[in-house]
Amino acid sequence: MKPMHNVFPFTAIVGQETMKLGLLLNLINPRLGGVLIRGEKGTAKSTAVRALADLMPGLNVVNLPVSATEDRVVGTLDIEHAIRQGEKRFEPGLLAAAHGHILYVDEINLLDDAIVDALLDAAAMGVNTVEREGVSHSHPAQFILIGTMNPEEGELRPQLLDRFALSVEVSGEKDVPSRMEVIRRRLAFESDPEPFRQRYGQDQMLLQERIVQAKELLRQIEPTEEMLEWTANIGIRLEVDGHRADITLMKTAMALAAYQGRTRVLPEDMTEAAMLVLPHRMRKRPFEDQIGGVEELRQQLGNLLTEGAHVT
Ligand SMILES: Nc1ncnc2c1ncn2[C@@H]1O[C@H](COP(=O)(O)OP(=O)(O)OP(=O)(O)O)[C@@H](O)[C@H]1O
Repeated sequence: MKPMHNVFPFTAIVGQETMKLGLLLNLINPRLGGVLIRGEKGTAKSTAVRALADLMPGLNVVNLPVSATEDRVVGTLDIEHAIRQGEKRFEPGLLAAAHGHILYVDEINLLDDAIVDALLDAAAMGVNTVEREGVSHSHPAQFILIGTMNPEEGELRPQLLDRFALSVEVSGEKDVPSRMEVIRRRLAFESDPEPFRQRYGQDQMLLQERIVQAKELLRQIEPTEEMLEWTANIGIRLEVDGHRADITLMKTAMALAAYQGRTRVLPEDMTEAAMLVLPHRMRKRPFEDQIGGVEELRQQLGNLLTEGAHVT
């Protein structure tokens, strides 16, 4: 089990607002479909993941190392035992351990494709099925999938990118005061974790309450015809492939509304959601463009929504 006193508080992380939002939305709706965090080394990615689990009692992080074999991930069926004894014997893997928790895959872009496929399937279905020579075993595997990667070390296949609900870009702080604050907080935490954690105790409690309340509000949100039309039009106008993006966009906007304490989804929720859902799915990905790509997307979405987003 995690040593609580060792965890850097979520609310003490300096900046990185988009990453934090992407993580929190998955806490509000654990069936959202996970988040892919892309960016350079040392930008609080793993710190944020551990801190996320620390926010909610009983939530743990299960690490999936790049070196893990497929058997270790999905579990193993003992076929010889099944033949000899006529009964199934299943050795659970990491997907079973992650049920009800967070599955954290650092450097997901370096993971074997077959394993990535298996874990994205399980994440989507909420069930892990292992088949060997006509014998199969299934068990629940509902987890929040969080993948991190440094794009300089290789990309994920587009088919796999599309299976992550959200994607966020992280980079180091560029201004001196923020960088100073990162150092200050880290040193204070390392020199004496407990008082540091206490200093953020109130903020942590407020955030935890906000998440609990958002979960409750989310249950009350129904997608209206207008919201469905916005979403469908965004999908068409921005030329995303298939329907997965539309569905995720709707779910994300609903989680965002709940996080803002509302049961009504507003156009700004759609824009905000689109910034997390679409960049990694568009045929021409904004983050591959020069400066302005993501901002252009934001502007395009703003125009779409104010126009009423009608496609002629
Ligand atoms: N925005 C931030 N706020 C607070 N601490 C930060 C921030 N960014 C980095 N740090 C600190 O920098 C160190 C590195 O962060 P971390 O280990 O989370 O990086 P990472 O993004 O997971 O990198 P890697 O890909 O190398 O594992 C940690 O000590 C962390 O506390």
